[in-house]
Amino acid sequence: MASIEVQGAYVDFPIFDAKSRSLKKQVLGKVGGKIGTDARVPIVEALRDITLSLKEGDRVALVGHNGAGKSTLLRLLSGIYEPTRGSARIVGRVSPVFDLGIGLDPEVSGYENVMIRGLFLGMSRRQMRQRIDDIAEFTELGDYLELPLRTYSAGMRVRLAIGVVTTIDPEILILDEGLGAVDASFIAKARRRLVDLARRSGLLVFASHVDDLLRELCTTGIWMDEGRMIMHGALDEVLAAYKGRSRSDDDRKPVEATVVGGG
Ligand SMILES: Nc1ncnc2c1ncn2[C@@H]1O[C@H](COP(=O)(O)OP(=O)(O)OP(=O)(O)O)[C@@H](O)[C@H]1O
Repeated sequence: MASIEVQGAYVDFPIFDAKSRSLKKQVLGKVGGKIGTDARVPIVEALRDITLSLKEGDRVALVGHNGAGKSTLLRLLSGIYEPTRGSARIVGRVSPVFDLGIGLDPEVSGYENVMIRGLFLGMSRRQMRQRIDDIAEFTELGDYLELPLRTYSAGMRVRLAIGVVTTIDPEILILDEGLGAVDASFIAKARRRLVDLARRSGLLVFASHVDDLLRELCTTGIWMDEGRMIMHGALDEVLAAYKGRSRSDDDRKPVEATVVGGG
């Protein structure tokens, strides 16, 4: 049974090549994590004190401003980032889907890329061979699948990547929005497959700025702000609270940055 347990987790990014003196004088913008500075190295506190328990069947939407910590949290939940402090325990096979285009090899064919991506997402060669006809039909790429990926347009690459992702059977599916470069009719077609994918995944965490897609795929929500979990509960309540706050945030002026440490 898939599960994720996170206890008091922090993720910090020390920025070794920044000048802490000028950072201290800066103001904090409306978006982004909190920048702390000590005597030597400024630190972006991307996640702060995250405690979270997810189990099989959970379908969780992640919402928040740009830079609120959603992608960092998804990477923590995937086991890609270790917490700087605290703990994260992940039970089950994770299929992380962050940037659809990344990890495709331009020099090998579409078919070969399908196999490689499938293996990366936790499928076996046999499973991928069984799915290849379905992927070919869905992507409508036809003979292009025999050609090297460098001959594809951006939209064709995304079609291929969505085709692969939506055929897998994930225990834990960690999904970051990014349908980007494809045309509207393909998005509508991809959406049905995404909904099916979400339904058959054991546990889903999905970060997106598109409310109706979140409503279609998820039942609960987490609202992130400045690296903290502001709210975790029923999706409708989380979205209503987030939208309410976002509106008043639009009038918010930048505030002075809090400086951690001296020097
Ligand atoms: N590798 C990194 N090095 C330094 N800082 C980082 C790194 N990755 C993320 N951050 C910082 O951590 C904070 C959270 O970033 P994250 O990408 O998790 O936000 P997000 O909520 O996914 O944003 P968006 O909606 O814009 O994708 C931001 O302040 C960002 O600048």
